[in-house]
Amino acid sequence: MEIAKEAVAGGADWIEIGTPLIKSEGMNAIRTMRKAFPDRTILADMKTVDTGAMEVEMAAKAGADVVIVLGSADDSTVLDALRSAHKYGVRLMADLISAPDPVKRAVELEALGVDYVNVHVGIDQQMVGKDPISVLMEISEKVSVQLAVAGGLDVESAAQAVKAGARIVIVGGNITRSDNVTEAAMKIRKSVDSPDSVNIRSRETVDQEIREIFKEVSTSNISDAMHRKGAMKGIHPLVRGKMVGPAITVQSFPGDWAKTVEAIDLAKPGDVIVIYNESKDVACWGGLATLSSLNKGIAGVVIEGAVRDIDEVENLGLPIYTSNTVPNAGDPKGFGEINAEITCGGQTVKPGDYIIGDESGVVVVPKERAYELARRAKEVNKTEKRLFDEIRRGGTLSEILELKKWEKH
Ligand SMILES: O=C([C@H](O)CO)[C@H](O)[C@H](O)COP(=O)(O)O
Repeated sequence: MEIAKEAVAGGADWIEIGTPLIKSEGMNAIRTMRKAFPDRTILADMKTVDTGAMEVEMAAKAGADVVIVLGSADDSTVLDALRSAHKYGVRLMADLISAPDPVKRAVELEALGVDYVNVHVGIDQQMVGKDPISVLMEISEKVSVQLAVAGGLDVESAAQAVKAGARIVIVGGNITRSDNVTEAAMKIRKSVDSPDSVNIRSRETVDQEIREIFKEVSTSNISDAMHRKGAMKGIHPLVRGKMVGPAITVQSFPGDWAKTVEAIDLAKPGDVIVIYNESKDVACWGGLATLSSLNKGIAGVVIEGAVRDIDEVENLGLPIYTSNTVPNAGDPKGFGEINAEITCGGQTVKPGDYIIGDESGVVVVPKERAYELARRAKEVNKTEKRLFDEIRRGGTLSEILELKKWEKH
């Protein structure tokens, strides 16, 4: 309710009651919003896939103005939903989320008579890099039904969507999870009203985007995004500083520091050297290796094993995370492997996996899922910022999360 009020203050014309809210609170979510916002258009995202007439009737009677049916539902469901919509004086929007051929289906849905077609890329799809704009462009050339668009839209993509022919721009997370909802809504409003004034930046490479996001979020956000996995055990910051980069791995043996130091020469700028060395009592890393790493532009070092020359490495400032410190070193004998799969801090680390370190510790993100987990961590980060803001205004975490209500039964 608070978020809706703030979004309306920022210029939102419609309020979408999202599917998760409907699943949580049922038709009461619609009734409550209707009562609080009598002059706004209420969109009920029912995502109906069967019993079209019944679900439209429920939403209409609760106070919705527009009801969403799944575009990929059977024609019989769409048609009966339409009959019900006409009977109860509401409009029907068909949502193309996950439609196998969205362009073809949009044409069919227009012929069936829906009031709007929503070109929608779902939240999980966004996390793996999909966005709705290119499909929207294709569809807007083929149909004249009013088009809505949804799927991770921000100031830039909202402007692109309007230019591509969208009449309704549905924005979720970039408003609702902002720490200043009113301001976020105002910015979207401005971009929708004057899309030509928005500067569209060229996209970074995927690798740049991953690094940027991991720099913004915390290891705690990432671990949450990984369903509480990925954190190294027993590895703590020795020289503090945010560390982000792909791993170059080293498997080494007690008292042997040859491979740990040779890895510096193989590493590329921005890499993180991750070392497993069995010994807590003989150091495999020290001041000279740290200075060499700085010369190579290495982003940081993680060591299950021991580090020495602590005064020196602290002054050098390269982020180092380790399990132990000890004064004595061994000899460079040359046993071990560089860039093999290793275990460090109880986590499997493969070359190229993303390694992120901060004050809470170190997490390992498998390279195959780096983009997705970066995006999911950013969503976690947005939610936390919003919660932070709500707690700052008064109240406690358990009140705001309604912990008692959501405890497992
Ligand atoms: O419909 C939505 C989603 O499927 C969950 O129900 C969202 O409201 C819609 O995607 C807009 O949200 P963002 O993608 O976060 O902008």
